[in-house]
Amino acid sequence: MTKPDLYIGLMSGTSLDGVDAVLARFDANGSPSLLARASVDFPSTLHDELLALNIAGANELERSALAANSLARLYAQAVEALLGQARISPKQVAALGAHGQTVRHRPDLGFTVQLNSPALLAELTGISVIADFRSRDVAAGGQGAPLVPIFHAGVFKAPHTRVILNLGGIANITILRPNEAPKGFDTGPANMLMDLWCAKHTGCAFDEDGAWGAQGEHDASLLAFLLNSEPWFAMPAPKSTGRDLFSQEWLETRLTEYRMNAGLNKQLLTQREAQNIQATLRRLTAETIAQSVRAYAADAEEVLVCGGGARNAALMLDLQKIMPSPVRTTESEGIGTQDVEALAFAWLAWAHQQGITAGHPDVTGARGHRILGACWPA
Ligand SMILES: Nc1ncnc2c1ncn2[C@@H]1O[C@H](COP(=O)(O)OP(=O)(O)OP(=O)(O)O)[C@@H](O)[C@H]1O
Ligand SMILES: CC(=O)N[C@H]1[C@@H]2OC[C@@H](O2)[C@@H](O)[C@@H]1O[C@H](C)C(=O)O
Repeated sequence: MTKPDLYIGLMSGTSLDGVDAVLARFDANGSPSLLARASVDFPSTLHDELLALNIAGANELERSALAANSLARLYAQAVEALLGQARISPKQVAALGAHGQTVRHRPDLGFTVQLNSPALLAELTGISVIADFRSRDVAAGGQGAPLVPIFHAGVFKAPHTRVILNLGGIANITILRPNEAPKGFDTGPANMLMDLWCAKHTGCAFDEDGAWGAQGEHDASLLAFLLNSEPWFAMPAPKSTGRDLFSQEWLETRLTEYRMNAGLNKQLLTQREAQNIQATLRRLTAETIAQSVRAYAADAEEVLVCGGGARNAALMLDLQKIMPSPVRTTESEGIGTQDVEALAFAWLAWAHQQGITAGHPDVTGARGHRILGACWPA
């Protein structure tokens, strides 16, 4: 029997919207061909529990273990959908890469936590599972994130300088130059703060197409306050972040302080005021990305966007307005905006099995190149 060359990637990111899954074949150079894709939404109970587990709380150990098992069951559903679409059996899949759910990310304290249950996932799917991709890089003194730049280099490298921009919960950029190792880092919130604000004021988990926020105007002085009050934005790369910093508390504390300084004591906001804040948060995302690109990739000839934020038309317009170079999506390169991260985790599983060091010091600041992930054989 020929050796299986198919890999699955499972990504559930910081937005907490669900699982993106892909099935791909990799050639000897690690170039992917996408064979099937699927997305499974988080049931609301799992979404709420995973969100709650981002903050210290009672009985965290048991709750984390149970949430990890629920996540593994959802991953297994996504795998079943992929195998059904492609009409293949688990035996034909060499391995799957499962990111897990980040609930803490503190490389400054020497740890990062992705809830996952790889042993249960191997039992449920009959496929070898590669997981825990970030901890080795953190152990080697790195940020443990972002990990996708090396994959981006394999699929998006061009004869000119390019930036790849992922708009998930957090935004991260990869800088690709023709004769250089890729660089990359997180720039700050992408959709995370906008999602929190939209949920609070509309009850919807996110602002579809950015239409609600697009009815408001951004407030330049609030934007300046948000930019100047957070030292993380000015920190040099390598850097990474998450809900540990850009939380509901981060947002509420700053909005309260700004309104108090401005003498605005009114508690209840009008719909228009709430939309103006949404427009300002959108602008904060665009501005922090543009500042990072100007500082680290002023020679970029284009920016290719992926992640759910690519579907926020108002955010894409802001980016096109203030970015120093043209902005388009990865669709133009033949990879769907929703598939890039899941494909990266299929590639990371492939790289683990080939013994390829996917952890790069140029990106994360680790002491050296490292093989990422650990294997739970089928
Ligand atoms: N139709 C849409 N209109 C506007 N925004 C959208 C739309 N679809 C998705 N999004 C945004 O994209 C987010 C999900 O993006 P994505 O799945 O790329 O994030 P993630 O992978 O969870 O995060 P990260 O990359 O930080 O780990 C949603 O929370 C929402 O804010
Ligand atoms: C700790 C963690 O889960 N980080 C994520 C998050 O989501 C986007 C950004 O922050 C990025 O640094 C990373 O994910 C991508 C997949 C990465 O590692 O490249």
